[in-house]
Amino acid sequence: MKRTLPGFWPTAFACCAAQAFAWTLRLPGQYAAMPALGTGVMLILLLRYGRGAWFGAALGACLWPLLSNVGWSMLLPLAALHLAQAVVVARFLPQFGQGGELRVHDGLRFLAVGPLVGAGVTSSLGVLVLYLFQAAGDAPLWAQWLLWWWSDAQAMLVALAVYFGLAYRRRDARAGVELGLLVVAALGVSMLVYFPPWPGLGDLQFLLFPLMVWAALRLRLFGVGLAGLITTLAAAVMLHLAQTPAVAAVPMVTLLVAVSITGLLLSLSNRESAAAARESRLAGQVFQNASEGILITDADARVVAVNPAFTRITGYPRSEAIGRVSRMFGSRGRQRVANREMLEKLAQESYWQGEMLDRRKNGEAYPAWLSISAVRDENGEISNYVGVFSDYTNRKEAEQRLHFLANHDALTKLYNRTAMHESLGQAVARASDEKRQLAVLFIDLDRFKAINDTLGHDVGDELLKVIAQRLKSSLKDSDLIARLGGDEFTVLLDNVHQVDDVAHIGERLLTELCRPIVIQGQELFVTCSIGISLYPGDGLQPAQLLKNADVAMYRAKELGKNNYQFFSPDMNARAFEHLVLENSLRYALERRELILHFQPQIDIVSGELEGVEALIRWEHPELGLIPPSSFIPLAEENGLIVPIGDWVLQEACRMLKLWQVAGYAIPRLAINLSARQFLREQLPQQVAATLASYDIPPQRLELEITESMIMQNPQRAVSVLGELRAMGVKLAIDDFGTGYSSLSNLKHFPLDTLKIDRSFIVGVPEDEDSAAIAEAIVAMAKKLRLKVVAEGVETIQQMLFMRRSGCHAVQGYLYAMPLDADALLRYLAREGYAAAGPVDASPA
Ligand SMILES: Nc1nc2c(ncn2[C@@H]2O[C@H](COP(=O)(O)O[C@H]3[C@@H](O)[C@H](n4cnc5c(=O)[nH]c(N)nc54)O[C@@H]3COP(=O)(O)O)[C@@H](O)[C@H]2O)c(=O)[nH]1
Repeated sequence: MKRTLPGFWPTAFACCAAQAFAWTLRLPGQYAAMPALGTGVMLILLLRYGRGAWFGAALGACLWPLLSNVGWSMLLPLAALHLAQAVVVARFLPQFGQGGELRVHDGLRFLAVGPLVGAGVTSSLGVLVLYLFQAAGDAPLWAQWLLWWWSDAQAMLVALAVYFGLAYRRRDARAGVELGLLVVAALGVSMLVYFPPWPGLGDLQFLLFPLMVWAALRLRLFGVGLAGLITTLAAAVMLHLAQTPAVAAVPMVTLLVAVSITGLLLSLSNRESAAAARESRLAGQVFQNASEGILITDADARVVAVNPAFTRITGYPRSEAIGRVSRMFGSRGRQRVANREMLEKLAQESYWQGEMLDRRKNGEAYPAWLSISAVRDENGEISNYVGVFSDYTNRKEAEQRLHFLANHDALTKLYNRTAMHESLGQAVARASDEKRQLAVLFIDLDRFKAINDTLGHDVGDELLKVIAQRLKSSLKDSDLIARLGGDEFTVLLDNVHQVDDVAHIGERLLTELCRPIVIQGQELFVTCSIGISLYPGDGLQPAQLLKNADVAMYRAKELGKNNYQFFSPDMNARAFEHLVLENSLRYALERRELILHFQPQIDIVSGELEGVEALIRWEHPELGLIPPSSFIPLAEENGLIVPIGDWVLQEACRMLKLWQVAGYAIPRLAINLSARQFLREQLPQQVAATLASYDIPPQRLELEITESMIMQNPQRAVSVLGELRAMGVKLAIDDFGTGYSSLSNLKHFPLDTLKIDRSFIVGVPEDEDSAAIAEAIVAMAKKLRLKVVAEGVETIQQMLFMRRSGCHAVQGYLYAMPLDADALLRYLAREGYAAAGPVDASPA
């Protein structure tokens, strides 16, 4: 990587200083010199700073011819040669040492590019220039040429060994000590070789080899560079001092080059074998510690090595596995075909991976995920196979588990919507081929929401589980049962012979599901509504069959719940009506199509008017008067209940004010709240503001809520009811007895009135159960100091019974049906409850 240049002048100074120093050591009558320090320094700077060092290198290249006083005509070619050599070698040097392992191969390429070709060409051209300009020294040209060549080659070797060696030098604690020793040894050897202290020691140049071998083996490339630098400088000083002629200097410099090349290649080879040993150690550790089983076979699939994981997975110890033909290649039966394909792929692509059924030593079969690589020899023939495999059992189990979760309902373990759609699609395809009938049953629990809201989701969940169990035990294993979500279940009956059979199944399910269920000590009675569609008559597509069964189920609900209905095309028309109704409801408020009717509540003892209950109606321009049961659930579904509820509150208070002004003494007006309205944050403020705007005392307004609305969020209910009660507004619990909550639950809430649901009044006094329940409710309500109102009183017997029971007030057709505003006033006048003038009730 190129670094940022420290500045032009520092590099120029380094190059020039190196050139000047080397020039002082040149041999007599020679242009070139040992050492070619400038060449080495230029090369290092160019390698490190790239083009940024060209300026300094160019100055250094000019300095040498200048100092040599060769004349201006020669200066340019010689300087150009110096610079070109450094630039070209730096450019074409293989980028070895740049982040990978140094290899002998890289060293050889470097030798070829730098010391051999680079220095060889430059010295040849340089000597040619000297010859042409008749500036060569006295020495033979070949000696000058070789001296120049080897000097530059040696400079490159030393420079590059130091430069690249620095990056890979040893960094352990002992390296510093060994480096110091190497410097001392290099100086010592240089003294002995070039400045022998005692005459007659002979030629000791051979000592350079052990020095370089030690440097290469112990201190790597950097050691080689350092030893080379010291010995080269020592040789240069000696040659200069001794004024050695070029011819005599050549062998000495050649030997130095040979020593440096030896050191370089030895250090690289040593490093390469160390790296190879490390790699093989690592490979051995991977083999031993891998969690996957590994086996190596020869070309005939005979096992030659296995790792411990192989033994762990298969149960075969190494001794029993070695020498056997691997089952991976020699399976019998069905797997043989697969194996043949595997061998073919291995022969073509040298790699295969896939699943395979293997057998452990104890005979147990297990799925294995296996990858096999074919190892080829130098001739391209397969010499070995390496198989890596893992026990796939857990993954298979996890896959199966995942598949189960994706297709089943977590609560009931029945199939889910996705699985039902898929199975229905397959069943339809089969039935179409075999010309058979299918039936889809759409089952929805009646009043499940009330159970969930009043008894909590835990009870609701338990109930769903029991229902799922009952569905399973009432149907055949081949019938597919799914829970689509909430309290919706579907059943797919494959192969239906007669429609009567489906009807019987519908009846059986109704009977089974309505048996009492005991959860957490509470006995629950649940019924369900079932819609049935048949293939092919009611639809050819799965989605259509499900939709039509759903429509039929809604019809069953409309018909009073706890029954089953077969789909018929006119049901779709009804569903369409439903849609039209929903759309026009959106504009009912704007078009002032909503009105209030009022039903009196009478004190059962005194016969006085207690109050009236406001009950909403929709005067539809085409469909006539629509009862709340037909549009309130719709409004609750789509959220329109909120603006509708706001309107009811406003309108009821407006009417109350009008009557008051007109002199009608209506003690109290009750209105029904929806769950959404009740849960709205600003309800108490909204009620207070409305009462204030019509100047109505809060005690004259009663708000009716149901048990399930309270139980949905009891904490919030306590606070909302508390706020309303603090304002003085009266609070009534409506439809009591239908919501699965007990009176003891209600004692925590600030209530004034309890309205017994009409379903308990219908049967009294004849039906003993109804009578007992009604009496018990009145008795307990009185203990809680609640006023009791009986709803839906139609007969005198019912009224008398409720009076005997202690009930306070009654509301029902016996006294009056819900009446529009004018009819109410007429009724009040007729019954003597109030007498006043006419009231203009049209909105302001
Ligand atoms: N959120 C709101 N809900 C409202 C509002 N107005 C009504 N409703 C809800 O609709 C339910 C049905 O109301 P409706 O069809 O008006 O039925 C009421 C009476 O007509 C009926 N009733 C009264 N006496 C008799 C009787 O002797 N026999 C008989 N078969 N039916 C009778 O009972 C209903 C009384 O209502 P409630 O006291 O509230 O239970 C109604 O139950 C409300 O839930 C509204 O403005 N907002």
